[in-house]
Amino acid sequence: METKEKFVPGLEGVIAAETSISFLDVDEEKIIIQGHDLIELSKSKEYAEIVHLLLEGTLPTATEKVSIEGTLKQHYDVPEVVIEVLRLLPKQTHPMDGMRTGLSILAGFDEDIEDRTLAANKKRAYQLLGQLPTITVNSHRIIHGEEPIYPQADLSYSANFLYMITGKKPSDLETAIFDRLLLLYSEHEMPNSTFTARVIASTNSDIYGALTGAIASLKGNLHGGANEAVMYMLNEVQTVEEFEELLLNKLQQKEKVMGFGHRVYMKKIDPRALITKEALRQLCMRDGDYSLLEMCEAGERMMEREKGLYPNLDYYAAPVYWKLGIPIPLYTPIFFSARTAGLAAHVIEQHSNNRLYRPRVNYIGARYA
Ligand SMILES: CC(=O)SCCNC(=O)CCNC(=O)[C@H](O)C(C)(C)COP(=O)(O)OP(=O)(O)OC[C@H]1O[C@@H](n2cnc3c(N)ncnc32)[C@H](O)[C@@H]1OP(=O)(O)O
Ligand SMILES: O=C([O-])CC(=O)C(=O)O
Repeated sequence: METKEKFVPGLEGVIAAETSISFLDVDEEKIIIQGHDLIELSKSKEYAEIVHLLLEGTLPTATEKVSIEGTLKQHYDVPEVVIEVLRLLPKQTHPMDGMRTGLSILAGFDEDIEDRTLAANKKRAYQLLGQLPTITVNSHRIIHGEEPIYPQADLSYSANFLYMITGKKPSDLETAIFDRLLLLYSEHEMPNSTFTARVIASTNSDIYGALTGAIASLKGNLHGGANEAVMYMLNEVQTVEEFEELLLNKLQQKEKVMGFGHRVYMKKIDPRALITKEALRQLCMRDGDYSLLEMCEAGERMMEREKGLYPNLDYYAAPVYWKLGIPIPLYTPIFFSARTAGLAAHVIEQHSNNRLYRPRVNYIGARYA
């Protein structure tokens, strides 16, 4: 007879790692990244500065800030075979799957793939962060029969990313808002995708494999895929009343409403959602059309009243992306591209102080012998 240990479904509250990368301080409503609060940083810093913070452990000086943008741009090119393989994928392929395939191909181009040193891993992290916008955007374009688009190095990292998505040079407001979203998505402690990446890295497997696994994890609608689902839901209706009715119906059918709830924040608002709500307000003001904001706020009030649930980051991020003219199937790939900064930091930390992940089970099946 096996002795049964306590099993926590979904590993809720279980400590899976010791890390100095990040921590959700729910009581203080802070997201601590290498000692700094991400919400505070979002008010004055840019995504590239958070990349430096995550990979180097410090906020960059003015010179380092210029240098990190340069480093990311140096790595914009992707091997042509990635583009060729994307051309071969069926039209219904989701860009997350295109990205997973594209990123996976890069492993074969790494001549020192077995080198797990800090320097080699960091170099790969910068390289991947440089290459991902090209892979992300072209996963969508090429699969849909459009010609690939290539980066414009005279634009900032975020402005170029948005330019490649829309084909238009973005305004300063659009670039600033897109950059803020990348920053907010950059790192978030131990979500399913980060856990996946660390589990893979713990076998001494490489960063390409760890990130490829993380893409698969992030695609699901209980995690990163929720931002696309939120926008499809908003597009089903046109008025506040219709949206309220849609949500009520979902709740009556015991369906999950995408963009609400969070394993760690539980019955509190995700502090990042307050920043994205403000970004939505700015874009509504620009357009002189507040209908999306009004619908989302009505949904927020209803979910609080009916279920005591609050928005997570994906809820307001979706209409912000919509207002920026971003195609819905790119919402989750953009999340992944931004999160690559945090994921790479976790893979590096795992490789630097590794012990293989290998938990046990409580066996509840039959036993005939
Ligand atoms: C950036 C991100 O990745 S954030 C997460 C994005 N995902 C989503 O927005 C998907 C919608 N949300 C959810 O499915 C959940 O809130 C999760 C997956 C995020 C967290 O899940 P868990 O911590 O496992 O909570 P769980 O699913 O057990 O829910 C607890 C209770 O709240 C309810 N609940 C939680 N979220 C929702 C929701 N979005 N809509 C309706 N009910 C919900 C559950 O039905 C359950 O109710 P019950 O106790 O009456 O059965
Ligand atoms: O922390 C989580 O479980 C999911 C999430 O919000 C994120 O990855 O940004």
